[in-house]
Amino acid sequence: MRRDEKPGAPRVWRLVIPLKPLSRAKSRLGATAGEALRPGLALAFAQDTVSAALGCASVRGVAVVTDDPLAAEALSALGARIVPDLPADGLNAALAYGTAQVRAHAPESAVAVLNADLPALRPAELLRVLNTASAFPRAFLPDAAGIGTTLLSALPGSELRPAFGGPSRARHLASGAVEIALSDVPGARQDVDTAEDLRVALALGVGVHSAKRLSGGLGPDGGRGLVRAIPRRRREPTRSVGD
Ligand SMILES: Nc1nc2c(ncn2[C@@H]2O[C@H](COP(=O)(O)OP(=O)(O)OP(=O)(O)O)[C@@H](O)[C@H]2O)c(=O)[nH]1
Ligand SMILES: C=C(OP(=O)(O)O)C(=O)O
Repeated sequence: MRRDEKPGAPRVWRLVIPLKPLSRAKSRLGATAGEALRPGLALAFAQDTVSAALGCASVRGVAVVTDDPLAAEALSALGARIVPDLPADGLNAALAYGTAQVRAHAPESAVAVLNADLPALRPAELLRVLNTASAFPRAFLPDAAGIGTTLLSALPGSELRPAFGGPSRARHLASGAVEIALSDVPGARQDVDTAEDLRVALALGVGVHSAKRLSGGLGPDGGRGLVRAIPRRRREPTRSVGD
C-alpha cells in the first residue's frame, strides 16, 4: 500500500537511530573517503542526522543505539540519549532493542527508526514524513534508490518489526507497513552508501558537520572532485531536546 501525504493527528515522536562502531561504519565509502577519513565522515553523517532530527518540531527525543565511545560522546553532546547495543546481533536486533528501551521509558510513544547516514536531512522534511506516518500503525520511507528504507515508524500499540538491510523496501511493504510516497523530501531519502550517493547529497546540501569534514577534500581515488563546491545551506533553527 502506498500513501501520499495525508497527515494523521499531530503526534510527538521519539526516534531511534542505529550506528555501528565507527571503525566499521560506511565501509562502502572506504575507497572514496580514504580509510583515515572514513570513520570521521561516518560520525559527521550521524551528527547531521541527529541534529536535523532534534531540530524537528514533532520530535521529543532521539536515542542512538551504538557501542562506539567517541560517537556516544559527540552525539550525546548534541542532545541524544545513548543506548548501548547490548544484543550485538546486527542492525534489526539493535533497532528492536532501542525501541524497547524507549518504550520502557515512555510506553505510549510513537517511535520511528532512522538511518544514521542522512547528512542532507532537513527538520522540515522529517516533520512532513512523520506527519504522514501519524496516520498509519506502521509506515516506512523508501530510500532514494527505491530499494532500501530510511525510516520505519510504529504508533503506540504497534510493534516496529524492523526488516532493514539490502532490499528492505520490499520486505517492509510485504510486512504490511504503509509506504510513504512523498515526492519532495529528498534529504530524508538520500542515504549515503557510495560515492555517487555522496555526490547527490552534496548537491542537496549537507549539514554543517559533514560539510566541515569534507571541506579539506577526500582521499585518494576520485573523492577530490566530490567536494569542489559544497552548496551553502540554509539551516532551519535547531532545538536541543533531551529525552
Ligand atoms: N547499533 C547498530 N547499528 C548498525 C548495525 N549495523 C548497521 N548499523 C547502522 O544501520 C545503518 C545502516 O547500516 P549499513 O548500511 O548496514 O552500514 P553502513 O555503516 O551505513 O554502511 P556499509 O558499511 O557501507 O554497509 C547505519 O546507520 C549503520 O551505522 C549494528 O549491528 N548495530
Ligand atoms: C540498511 C539499509 O540501508 P543500506 O542501504 O545502508 O544498506 C536498508 O535500506 O535497509
